[in-house]
Amino acid sequence: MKIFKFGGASVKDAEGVKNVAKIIQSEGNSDTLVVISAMGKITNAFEEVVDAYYNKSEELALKLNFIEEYHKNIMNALFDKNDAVYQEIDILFGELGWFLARNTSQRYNYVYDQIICFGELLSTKIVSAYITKIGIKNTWFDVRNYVKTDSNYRDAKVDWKLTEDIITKKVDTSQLNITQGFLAGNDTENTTTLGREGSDYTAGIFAYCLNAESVTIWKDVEGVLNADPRVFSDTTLLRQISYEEAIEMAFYGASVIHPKTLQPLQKKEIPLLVRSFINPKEPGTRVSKGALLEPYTPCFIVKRNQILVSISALDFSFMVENNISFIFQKLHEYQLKVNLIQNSAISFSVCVDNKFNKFDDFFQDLKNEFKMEVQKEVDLFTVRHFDDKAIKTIEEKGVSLLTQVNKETLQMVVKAI
Ligand SMILES: Nc1ncnc2c1ncn2[C@@H]1O[C@H](COP(=O)(O)OP(=O)(O)O)[C@@H](O)[C@H]1O
Ligand SMILES: N[C@@H](CC(=O)OP(=O)(O)O)C(=O)O
Repeated sequence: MKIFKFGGASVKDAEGVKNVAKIIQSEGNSDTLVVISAMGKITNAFEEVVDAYYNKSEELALKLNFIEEYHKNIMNALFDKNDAVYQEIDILFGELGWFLARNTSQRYNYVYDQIICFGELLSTKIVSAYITKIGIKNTWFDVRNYVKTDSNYRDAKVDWKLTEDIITKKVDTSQLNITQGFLAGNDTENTTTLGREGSDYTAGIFAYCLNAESVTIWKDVEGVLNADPRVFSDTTLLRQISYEEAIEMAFYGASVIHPKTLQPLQKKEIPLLVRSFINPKEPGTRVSKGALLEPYTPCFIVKRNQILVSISALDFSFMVENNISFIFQKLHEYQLKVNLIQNSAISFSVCVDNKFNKFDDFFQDLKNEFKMEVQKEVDLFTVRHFDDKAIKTIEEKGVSLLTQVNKETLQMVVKAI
């Protein structure tokens, strides 16, 4: 069986849904499990709903209305007015309204997951109904009853044993199955999520549990490029990448594949194909056992909006194990993701991602014990397989604040000018 994953970009409008249906029709109308994300940027729109709800903002109704209109516009272009799908979508909006009215929990991450899940539920219902409408039999299922996790809302950890048991028992691998990416369920039947952009990981989970022959991630680009085309004008398509190389790239932040996706596939040597939904005839990129990188070329990865903080002791003492471990404990406590570390005798520098907006609290907590120099809004560039020309390309992006080099990888923190 094959696993397909279609992200938000592929189903951002009615034409997108039709195109996805066409690909499924020609490439995978049986023996296939299709994982789909929320339409377009709807997860971002739901994040605004979560914030408005949590902060009791008057804009909540407006934000909900935008989401409803967005989906209804797509549906109006795909279905007749009396299609049963309208009722199914109304039921979902009803469930969301019910949650918003009845919820009493103040736990942000819990509330977030119970709301954010509607993006994927809506998109899969619409795609499944459209595929049915054009005559392709398919089974829609609620992934929250299949992928089981702990209760670490927004970044839940998969219970592999239970998930594998359920998936192997319940999925009919001879059929076309449609389900949601990114969502999961815990043992109290609440929704959990696997972390932003986690639908690729969902595809990896199903592939692992079902011993799939391959996973295909359908993208709006030709495949995995050696750099983000939104940042670099001159990019090269990578035809083949080894699992190890792809894991390294994803780890450093190449947003094209979710970092957790690759390890389960590597374990079972299931190839991952990254192909274009715009040019589905093209082979794209193959991630598998084999050549490290083909063609062999420098690969650029950029992480925007980072914070570089250089920390030293107020009494000029050396930065050694005891204070470094203390700082790490604090970084962990404030959920600051460390993307680069560099230390000297008297200072310790880290480049962090302030994903959960807790940097200022971290700063307040440490400022009485350490001297801290902070540079906000910096970019972290990573170049795998760098050469002189690649270094020059990065240097042209701004002022270099810190550089770190090891055998295959160069990292540079840059302040744009
Ligand atoms: N190394 C890379 N190779 C290909 N695309 C990349 C790379 N880095 C960043 N991207 C960007 O990722 C985008 C696709 O991601 P995204 O819009 O999140 O897709 P989806 O909704 O399908 O998950 C591409 O349009 C491209 O601009
Ligand atoms: N919709 C979720 C999950 C996801 O993976 O989306 P996409 O495949 O569009 O990146 C998100 O935006 O985080």
